Amino acid sequence: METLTTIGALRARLGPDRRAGRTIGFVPTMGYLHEGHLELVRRARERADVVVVSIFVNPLQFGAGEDLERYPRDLARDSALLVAAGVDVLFAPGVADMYPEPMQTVVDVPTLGGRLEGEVRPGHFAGVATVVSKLFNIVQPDHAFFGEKDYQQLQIIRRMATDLAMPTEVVGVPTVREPDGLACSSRNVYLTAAERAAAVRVPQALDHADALVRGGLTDPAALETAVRDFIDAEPLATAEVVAVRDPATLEPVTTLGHGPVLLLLFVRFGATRLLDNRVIGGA
Ligand SMILES: Nc1ncnc2c1ncn2[C@@H]1O[C@H](COP(=O)(O)OP(=O)(O)OP(=O)(O)O)[C@@H](O)[C@H]1O
Ligand SMILES: CC(C)(CO)[C@@H](O)C(=O)[O-]
Ligand code: BAL
Repeated sequence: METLTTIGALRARLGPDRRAGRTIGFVPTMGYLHEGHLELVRRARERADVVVVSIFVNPLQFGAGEDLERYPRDLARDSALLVAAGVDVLFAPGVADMYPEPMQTVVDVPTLGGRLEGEVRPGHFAGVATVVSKLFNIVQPDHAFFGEKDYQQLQIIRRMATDLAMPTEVVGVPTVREPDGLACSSRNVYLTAAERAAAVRVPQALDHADALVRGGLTDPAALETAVRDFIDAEPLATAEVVAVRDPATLEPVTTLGHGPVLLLLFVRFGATRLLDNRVIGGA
């Protein structure tokens, strides 16, 4: 695996592959890798001749007072995992490599990006869309892989790629979970032992919702209330967002039982926000 830190070096490395007709698979990350990231890499390895992973903790997507400074980082460990996973190129730029000048250009998907996590983290998704479009321009991938755990992010990137006619296929990958069901996430490391034990409440809330819908519940508001109560019954958990939405548009739905709906959760344990979701009520 080659590790490159500048845009020029990466372009020089990938140019011959592209000219030779080799396909490029791309996995953008913020590092501190876990099994979820490695599953994205496996999907990329299956689909593409050359696999590129980026590790970049993008300041544009962090708001004031968020965890930009303390976001977990371990490039040596990440590199070893990526070598073992058969990655060809690691792109690990510094902030000055990615943003030599303050960015004047912003890519925003304001309707999809303004709701749900966008309400809790104003400007977050413009920061994500801007860095992902810049990374796409740098890597020029044929396929790019994103986790369904960050469901809203995946929908926003799909929409951005469609709206801007980007020649990259955006591929969603199902959420990888710990043995007790908690979604793998770099931020799980922030949890105390007690919070980590309590965090199983999040996937259990998805199961609970699934059971309620299978049992005939038809009112989305009643489902949101039931799930919120289920989460808040765990003393260490605070349900921040419990939303039943259309899986494609993220618009509220008026009834359950007529096709799939998305249940999206943000649950706080102390200062740590965990995300999870499930599409329920499908065939
Ligand atoms: N459990 C998971 N299963 C599948 N994909 C995942 C999982 N967790 C993260 N990803 C995906 O990995 C990519 C990089 O995500 P990122 O580096 O932010 O990791 P993260 O664990 O989501 O971090 P954070 O804890 O900050 O949310 C994103 O496409 C994200 O959706
Ligand atoms: C897509 C991404 C790498 C952009 O910084 C980030 O939002 C993430 O890790 O999900
Ligand atoms: N959604 C993953 C990246 C972030 O939380 O900033």
